[in-house]
Amino acid sequence: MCTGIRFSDGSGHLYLARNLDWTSGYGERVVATPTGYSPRSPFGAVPAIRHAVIGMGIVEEDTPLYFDCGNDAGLAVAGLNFPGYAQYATGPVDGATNVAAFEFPLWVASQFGSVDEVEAALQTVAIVDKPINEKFPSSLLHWIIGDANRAIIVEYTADGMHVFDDDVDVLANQPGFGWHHENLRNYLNTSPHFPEETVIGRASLTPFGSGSHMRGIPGDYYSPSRFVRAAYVHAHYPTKSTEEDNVSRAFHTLQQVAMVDGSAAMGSGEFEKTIYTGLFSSRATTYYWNTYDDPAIQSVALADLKPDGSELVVA
Ligand SMILES: C[C@H](CCC(=O)NCCS(=O)(=O)O)[C@H]1CC[C@H]2[C@@H]3[C@H](O)C[C@@H]4C[C@H](O)CC[C@]4(C)[C@H]3C[C@H](O)[C@]12C
Repeated sequence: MCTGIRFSDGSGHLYLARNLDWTSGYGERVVATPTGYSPRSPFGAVPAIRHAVIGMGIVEEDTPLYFDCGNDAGLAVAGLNFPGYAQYATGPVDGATNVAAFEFPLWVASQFGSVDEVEAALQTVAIVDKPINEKFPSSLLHWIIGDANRAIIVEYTADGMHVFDDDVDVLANQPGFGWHHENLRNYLNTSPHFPEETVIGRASLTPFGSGSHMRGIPGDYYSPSRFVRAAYVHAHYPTKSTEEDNVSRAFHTLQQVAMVDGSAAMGSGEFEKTIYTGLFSSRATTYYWNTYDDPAIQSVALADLKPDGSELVVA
């Protein structure tokens, strides 16, 4: 499972963070795509790099395959599993901007500077099942895309492109965003408030402590539960002004939906865990991350990875 969140510091900066939950990693590293790099885009959707990009991914065929990434204009994107729902075009569609599924995050972050720009461009996009090679078939994903002002969700299914305004700034896995959003109506009773003394019969009762009105927020790792829990924690987190406080916010919020080894098996019988938590900050144009085995937060700034060079840089 995976969970993603977007927020701002209230001064025009974006923070977009995600947990990558899986049984094991893919050898992912922080990868920078500089403006002088020549992309190999199967249908020409990424003709050149307009915005330098930094994020987590692997490099295959000299091509960055990003799991999540952000750019020098303050726009970021993350892909989360969406099997059973995602269905890409089987080949290029006439008249459309054909984006191969593997290059979707690169297309977003290298071509656009805001969510409004991406949303407008998506109207003519077909996402195509065109793998980079036989070793890596197309992943079935949906995506959260954010800037300092808002987030959208992109889902490409049997009936084509769906773009949702994500007014809760959260994404999890299956089912679709519309279902998750509607499901939040089941939790309108929850709040951070401390209840008044309550009389039941002749008893005047007070809570054991804080958290009384949070009861009902699901604690398990199931995708609908993580969506609700992330939305609750995220919505009530106070706006923070400094970079340090916002980095702390991202990692603390995603810790609430992080998966611990041994508790939730996949169909294969292997257990899922949070392989890494990654955060893009537009304030510092920096990528922060930690891993299951090393919870210390590491970081690397795009400025330190030759953003105007011509070669991909693996940090
Ligand atoms: C497994 C990852 C998603 C994690 C997640 O959402 N898990 C949910 C589990 S569950 O279903 O809900 O049980 C996804 C996110 C990004 C994906 C990677 C990126 O799309 C980049 C390339 C794309 C290639 O086509 C396949 C390899 C790959 C390297 C992908 C491997 C894998 O599918 C990743 C790493």
